[in-house]
Amino acid sequence: MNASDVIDDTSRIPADLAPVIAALATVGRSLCRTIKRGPLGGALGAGVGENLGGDQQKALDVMADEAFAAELAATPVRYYASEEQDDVVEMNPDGRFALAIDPLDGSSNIDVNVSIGTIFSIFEAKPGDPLGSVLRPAHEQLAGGYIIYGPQTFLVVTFGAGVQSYLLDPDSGQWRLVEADLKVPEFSREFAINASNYRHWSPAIRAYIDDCLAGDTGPRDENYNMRWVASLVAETHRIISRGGIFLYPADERAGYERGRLRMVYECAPIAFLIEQAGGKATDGHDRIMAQTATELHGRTPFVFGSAVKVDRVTAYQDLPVEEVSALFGTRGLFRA
Ligand SMILES: O=P(O)(O)OC[C@H]1O[C@](O)(COP(=O)(O)O)[C@@H](O)[C@@H]1O
Ligand SMILES: [Mg+2]
Ligand SMILES: [Mg+2]
Repeated sequence: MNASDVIDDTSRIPADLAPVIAALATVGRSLCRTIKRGPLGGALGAGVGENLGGDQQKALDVMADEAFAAELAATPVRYYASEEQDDVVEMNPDGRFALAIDPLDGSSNIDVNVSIGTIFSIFEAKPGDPLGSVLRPAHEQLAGGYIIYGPQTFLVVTFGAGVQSYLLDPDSGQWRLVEADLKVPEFSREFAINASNYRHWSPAIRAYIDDCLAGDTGPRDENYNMRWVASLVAETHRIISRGGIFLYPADERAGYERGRLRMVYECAPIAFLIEQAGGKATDGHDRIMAQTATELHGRTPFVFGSAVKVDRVTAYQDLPVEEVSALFGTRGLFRA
């Protein structure tokens, strides 16, 4: 399969990566069909087991993983690292690349007809070192991207020179370039966080959200809107389209000491995209792109979106604890 068989304009795709992107685009197109058929194609959201990360696997998680693995085996991908596999799998021994993937992101939304996605990250393979090929600084990624299966199906990708988006044309089955240089809008009054975890957050995260919730009666002096889709791809697509901020911080629940999201196949590729689109992505304080995963399924707190907003979260983390623990009315900094 050539990239030009599935994508109308391949001019921004590096030639050596084109077969890998073509494979992702081909499987994405067929998953789009499967998802659209929903229960007509079987119980896609049925529980079928548990992955090493401790998450329940749904039928579609496993189906997507198998479909990507099968198609990528015929490309120059040497190492395949998936959320759904315990270890990195060796594919093509002559391949140049290592690919990390969350085959199906937002699985809790499969049965409720809400947007879900696929997230991927590509590195140069280190021959003979499957794990070392993906446990490396996030800034060494060659490509990072996602496919969103929503009312429209998009492939959004960066190769380190801006962000391109391709829309799957339902009539022709071709992916068509619609944006050659996507940018995160700077201004927005939206934040995304799972507010049910409020009582488990650190004082700094609570203070940041308290100040958003206080709206024009608080130090920010303007009203905010909140969104939480529980699909990282959907939150990313909204933020790339109209700005805002996403937070999945560490919290005090057992197992959430480093938040929920996985560094290798969720946060690193989204951070790469967001930075290439002019936004910022941190662990709440430090740039994700400067960090190195230490475990295949390891987690990291994750904050990304419009640059000024992400910087503001970092500033809250730097405040003395007495300052963030005080009610906003008695807090000195950030008062309007
Ligand atoms: O249910 P929570 O705690 O709000 O978590 C939602 C997050 O979990 C995820 O669904 C995790 O992804 P998976 O579905 O790939 O496990 C993210 O897409 C989303 O941001
Ligand atoms: Mg995920
Ligand atoms: Mg997943």
